[in-house]
Amino acid sequence: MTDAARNTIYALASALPTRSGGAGVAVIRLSGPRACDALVFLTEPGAFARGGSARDPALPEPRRPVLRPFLDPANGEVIDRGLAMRFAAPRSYTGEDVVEFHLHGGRAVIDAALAAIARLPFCRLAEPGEFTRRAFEHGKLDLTAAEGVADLVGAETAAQRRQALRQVDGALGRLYEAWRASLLRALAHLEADIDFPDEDLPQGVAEAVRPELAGLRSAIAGHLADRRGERLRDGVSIAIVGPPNAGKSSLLNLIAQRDAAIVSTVAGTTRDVIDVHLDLDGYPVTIADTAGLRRSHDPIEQEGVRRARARAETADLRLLVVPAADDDGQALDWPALAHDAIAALSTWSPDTDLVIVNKADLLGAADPGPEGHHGIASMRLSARTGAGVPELLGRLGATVATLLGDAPGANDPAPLAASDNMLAPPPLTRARHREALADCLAALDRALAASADGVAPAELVAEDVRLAARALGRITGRVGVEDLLDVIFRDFCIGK
Ligand SMILES: Nc1nc2c(c(=O)[nH]1)N(C=O)[C@@H](CNc1ccc(C(=O)N[C@@H](CCC(=O)O)C(=O)O)cc1)CN2
Ligand SMILES: Nc1nc2c(ncn2[C@@H]2O[C@H](COP(=O)(O)OP(=O)(O)OP(=O)(O)O)[C@@H](O)[C@H]2O)c(=O)[nH]1
Ligand SMILES: [Mg+2]
Repeated sequence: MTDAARNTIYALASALPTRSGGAGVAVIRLSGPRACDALVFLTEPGAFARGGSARDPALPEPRRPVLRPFLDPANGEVIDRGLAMRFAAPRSYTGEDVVEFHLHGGRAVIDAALAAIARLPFCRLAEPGEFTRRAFEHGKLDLTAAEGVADLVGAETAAQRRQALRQVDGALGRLYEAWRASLLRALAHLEADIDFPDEDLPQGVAEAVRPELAGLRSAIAGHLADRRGERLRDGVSIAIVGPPNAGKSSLLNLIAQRDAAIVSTVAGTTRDVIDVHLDLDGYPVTIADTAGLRRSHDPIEQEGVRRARARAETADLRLLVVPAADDDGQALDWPALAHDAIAALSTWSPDTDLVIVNKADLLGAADPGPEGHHGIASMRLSARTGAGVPELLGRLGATVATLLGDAPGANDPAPLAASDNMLAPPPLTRARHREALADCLAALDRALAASADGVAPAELVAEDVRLAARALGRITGRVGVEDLLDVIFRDFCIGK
């Protein structure tokens, strides 16, 4: 679409006010060829009624906020008095003329201001992600950076924020573009061979580009094998499992610091998987409480146990809760309980998973012996008194950091200037990229296989190299992505 034919779009850029009240200030943003006309009509008494086009002298200088009345163009009523600011194309977020109004953040102000803008016939409400989509279309950012913007808005922990900002800054896009450039170089060699087969090019061009293709293949395979970026974006999943009545729900509630799950003396209380989202030392974590594992004739409990097992299997880390003592304070053989439970689970990773010996308070003076039994890592605690829980959280934080590839403490208040993670190449962060990279890898494998025998025509190899490059180009948006854009931007929030 030509720029002049575009609508001028608008939306509330700040959060919607909630029932409990708004924020102090709300930001309404407009972008498009007539954003400056809107600024005049909404701030100059009588300008809209005069019907004339906006006069330039009324415009503030770009990037200098000015205090103005915000008017209803229909009747001239002053809705609020706030700051107006404009960015002149192409030096703006979207690359178009952008106008912002910083108004008071109440529900009535926002409603009236949005209704006033809607009265301007050349303005329409923006779709989710449309500002950022326009920024992409004007070359302000590549698709991975645009997706990074959505991740940055959604980031709930420090580590997620760092990963998203790095992507907004273009680190991931540059990595994929560098890989694509290397494929395009190989392609140029192959095409030279196709176009001028009789000239003095070295024998076996397909052979000659193999090292470059092979190097790229291994870099992409390594990148695909690394799940840390996606894990950080989605949150690390921890499953609490164990026999009924062990205190799993009590432990979850203690960690969540609220009554997320029902606790009772009845064995078999929990049936559904109950997820609690936490910020653990700056890392996003989802902890799931699950039904106690046992045989049952109750079909509902059976389903609960099935769900518990399924979650234990897919979780990044398992906490197996077993009781240290029965209700009378009699010490139980917890290593035997733990071994039985681990044997019954299909997944147990000794490096990350942990046995929690709960109800330590019931043991009184009786000591259950040293921690660490038969090679299973264990910690003793009491979900009733809270004893041992800070130690558990400390240990979990360190394990989660390791799972995400950080050195312990990387999220401490004064982190190292650049953690190891910041120096390493940026990780894969989303399924869309993973799928395209898998396509790229498959095409590279075909190209390598075809060039291996030394007799494959360059055309054949070139076609797969071209497909591999195209797959990478679709990640950054450099080639053929028109069909992707609706899908990518619809997950954004409105106003972004
Ligand atoms: N008030 C307000 N705050 C905001 C935004 C906004 O749109 N409005 N942003 C929106 O997401 C983020 C900031 N992102 C922005 C990115 C680029 C430009 C911009 O004007 N870019 C020009 C000029 C660059 C320069 O002066 O160096 C350009 O790229 O040409 C503005 C905001 C967060 N804070
Ligand atoms: N003394 C003592 N009692 C505890 C402790 N933790 C939990 N309990 C009690 O043990 C009982 C079972 O606790 P829950 O947290 O419901 O146990 P659960 O593992 O979730 O049980 P199911 O959901 O049935 O599998 C409740 O009466 C709790 O109050 C503890 O550390 N010490
Ligand atoms: Mg429970």
